[in-house]
Amino acid sequence: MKTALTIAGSDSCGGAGIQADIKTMTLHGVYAMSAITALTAQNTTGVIGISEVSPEFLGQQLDCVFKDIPPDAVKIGMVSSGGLIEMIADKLKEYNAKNIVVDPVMVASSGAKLISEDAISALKEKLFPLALILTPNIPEAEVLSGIKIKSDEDMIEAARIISDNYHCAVLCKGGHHKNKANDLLYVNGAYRWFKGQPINNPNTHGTGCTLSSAIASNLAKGYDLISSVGRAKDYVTGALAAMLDLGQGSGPLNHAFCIHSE
Ligand SMILES: Nc1ncnc2c1ncn2[C@@H]1O[C@H](COP(=O)(O)OP(=O)(O)O)[C@@H](O)[C@H]1O
Ligand SMILES: Cc1ncc(COP(=O)(O)OP(=O)(O)O)c(N)n1
Repeated sequence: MKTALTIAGSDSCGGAGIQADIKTMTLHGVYAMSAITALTAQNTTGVIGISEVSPEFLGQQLDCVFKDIPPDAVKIGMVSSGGLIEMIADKLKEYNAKNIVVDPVMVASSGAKLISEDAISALKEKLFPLALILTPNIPEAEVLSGIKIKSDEDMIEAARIISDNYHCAVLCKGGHHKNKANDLLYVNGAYRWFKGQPINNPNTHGTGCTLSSAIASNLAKGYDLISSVGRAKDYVTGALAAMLDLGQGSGPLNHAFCIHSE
């Protein structure tokens, strides 16, 4: 069985973070492992508390995983401080981790900030250079590229700037853009659109986490990068189109849409 590790924050309502990642990896037939960076107290209406683990404890979790069951792919999500990022970078290098997908999570869909300013510099300096692919949404791509994104051409230019700076592939996700369903992959100096039909579903909590962990799952299974992105996009589309409606705010996806429970 192929294996994948998520390094991310826990979401108490189960729609994003570690919980979304483990569901996604499991539904892909990949054995899921986790190293938790922080506990969040959140639901579909917002985040009310964040409790970070220490860098040392995160390091212990990573040692336990890598020494015992080395992952075929690694997904990194919410990491809110510079010390945690440095620990992750050191351990990924120490264990020569492969197929690293970094989702530079900055703000939750509910508006809560999930990263400190010092962590953004640490992400750029320490973690991005180790990544195979970064998966920013539009606001994150604006922060990382330094340009405003108002058009499809701006998405291409932002992805090019980020890819050139950190020498990795960049998937600029379009959920916050006009059509909502078109993502732009920039890799090796060329771009490619992954287009979808916009789904009229307000329940989008955890779409970004789900997409990045689906990419990691497909990489773990041996698919190349372009196939992994295409398959991950299809998975998120299916989970969103299943129209699960839970909670009072922007609810979670149905990660198990492909399993019929009755
Ligand atoms: N209404 C929608 N219809 C179809 N696909 C969507 C919709 N909203 C988001 N997506 C898809 O969900 C994925 C996550 O995108 P996005 O919402 O931008 O990320 P994040 O959750 O990090 O903000 C992308 O593949 C995007 O195209
Ligand atoms: C613990 C935790 N991690 C990440 C997020 C944000 O999830 P993401 O899928 O990137 O974004 P939205 O779909 O919620 O916009 C979170 N809320 N909690």
